[in-house]
Amino acid sequence: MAAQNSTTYYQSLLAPSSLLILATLLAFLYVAYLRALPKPLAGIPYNEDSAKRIWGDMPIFREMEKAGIRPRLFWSQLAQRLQSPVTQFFMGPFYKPMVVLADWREAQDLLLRRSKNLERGTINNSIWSPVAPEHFISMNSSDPRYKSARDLGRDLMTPTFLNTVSAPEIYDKTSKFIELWDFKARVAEGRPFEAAEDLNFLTNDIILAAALGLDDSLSDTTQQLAGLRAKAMPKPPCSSDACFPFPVMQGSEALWTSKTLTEGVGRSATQPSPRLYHFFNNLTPQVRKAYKAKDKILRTAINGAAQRVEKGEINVRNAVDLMVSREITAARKAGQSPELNSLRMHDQLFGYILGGQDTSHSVLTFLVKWLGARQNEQKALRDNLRSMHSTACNAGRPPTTEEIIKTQVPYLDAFIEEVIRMSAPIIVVTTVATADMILLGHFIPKDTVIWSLISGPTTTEPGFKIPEAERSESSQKHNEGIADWADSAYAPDEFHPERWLKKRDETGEMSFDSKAGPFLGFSSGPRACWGKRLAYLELRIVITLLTWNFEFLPLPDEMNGFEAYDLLLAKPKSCFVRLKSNLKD
Ligand code: HEM
Repeated sequence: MAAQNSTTYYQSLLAPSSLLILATLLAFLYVAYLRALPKPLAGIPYNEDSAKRIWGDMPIFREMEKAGIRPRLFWSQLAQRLQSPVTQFFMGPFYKPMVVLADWREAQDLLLRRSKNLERGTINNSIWSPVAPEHFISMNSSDPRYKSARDLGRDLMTPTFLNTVSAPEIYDKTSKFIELWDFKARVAEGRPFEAAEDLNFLTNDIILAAALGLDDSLSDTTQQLAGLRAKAMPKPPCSSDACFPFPVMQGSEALWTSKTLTEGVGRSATQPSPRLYHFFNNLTPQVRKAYKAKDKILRTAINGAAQRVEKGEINVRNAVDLMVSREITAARKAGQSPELNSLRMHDQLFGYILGGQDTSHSVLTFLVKWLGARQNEQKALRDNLRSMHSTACNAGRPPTTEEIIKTQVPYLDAFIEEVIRMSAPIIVVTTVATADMILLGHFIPKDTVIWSLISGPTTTEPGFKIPEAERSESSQKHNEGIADWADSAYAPDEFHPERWLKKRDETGEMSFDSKAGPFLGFSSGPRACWGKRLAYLELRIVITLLTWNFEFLPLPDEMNGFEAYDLLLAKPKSCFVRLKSNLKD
């Protein structure tokens, strides 16, 4: 009976109608497979093997990860392997090919002068929008909300606001940090110690103070120092090269909140679907707790500022003061009540904190490593600072905020530019072509995602020789200066702040030349870094005070590596300092 049943079953499978269904299914699957395979753009080099699989280049990213190589080096390696400034890669099934542009001059031209044919695009937006949907960072420029979202933060990056409001806060928080490292330098007695978390405390203090105002009792640096002073310090290790094991103190809720949410944005950036990643990540208890904490922190700051405005006590000391008083004034004029705790307001403030914290932390962690690794350049930096701030030097004190703002120290600017060039916190920016275009002689159809490299060929590695006629018209019109550091006196992969200096006149005096050669550290064009001025101001103040007060002594070889890892931004895998304090007892 059973045998008869199974025969009937197989017979029914072989029936003409079942065979037809099976054949249709197989044909459907085959067509779906063919459709899912990458469809390379004509004439643009790509990995041949990747074009034969539906997952395209994705397995290469995973292999790099497994081998301990930064996946974000994929794009410059692709350009080098295929020996072309324009290449394409495949993100997986049904994705259109994406184009990689690995030439500084053309990338700058595209972002700056051809931006009317570009949009930020869904890759960027889907990384940011689940965390800050009403911040302009997660919007296309053509989004009807974009202009008003951007207007909300206008004035925060004006020289007046930066110099009179942000700078004193940065100076104050950095001075507290100097006290912390002075304490550590003395206790460690010339031994190295871990610096990354301390710098997290500093950059978080600075951005919170600039954004919301930060009482000393809430400063992570102050808390850390008070905690260390109250504790018995561990016995120093015998070897003077061993790391001094300072107890690790827990950071504040605000720091934890911004770290947790930044991590989510960073991790989403490496997922095939950032939105899907955020959807599940936002459901986890940790992340839900972080959103609640963020809401509480912002509400407290906004309501505090609103009360001061209502009482007529406002004396603008940070971003929230300015934004709240402007909203209240505008609402009064319109005869409406102000919407202070709107998502728009919260996102704008939180975007300021997220945008400003991790970026500065990334640069400072690399910077302290360069100071230790390059003793001659460190000495040149200190000598330049002392000679340009001669009044402060003669008075035996550090320069004041005002002196730092007003005094041009070309070597300091050159040092900062060189650290950002070499460390490239952000390696690549993505945009979408909103019209068909030609890129270095290649046809790029509308809607193609273009990845412009900030680091790699021409900027930190030798680039490709490109016939002038292949460049865009606007690029040809702006053919000034060095377009590939390989054509300069300084190799592209070496650290030389001097590359950014030029003789001002016959006296031989030097000036900083930001156009000396390839640099896209803050991107370019209408969607370049919004916080660039604040970033430079912060870096100038922090580096001046650190270099003035400490000598960064050389580290043992095993602590000196510059290998990096990426989350939202690039950070060094290890970050130690060995300090000699110049502060008097
Ligand atoms: C040295 C530190 C910094 C570096 C190297 C840096 C770099 C960049 C880069 C390369 C972009 C373009 C990203 C893209 O298109 O995908 C960008 C955008 C942005 N940055 Fe920065 N940044 C720094 C500091 C800051 C600070 C301090 C703030 C704010 C307080 C900030 C806020 C922003 C915002 C809001 C955007 C998005 C602009 C837009 O969508 O139009 N950044 N930054």
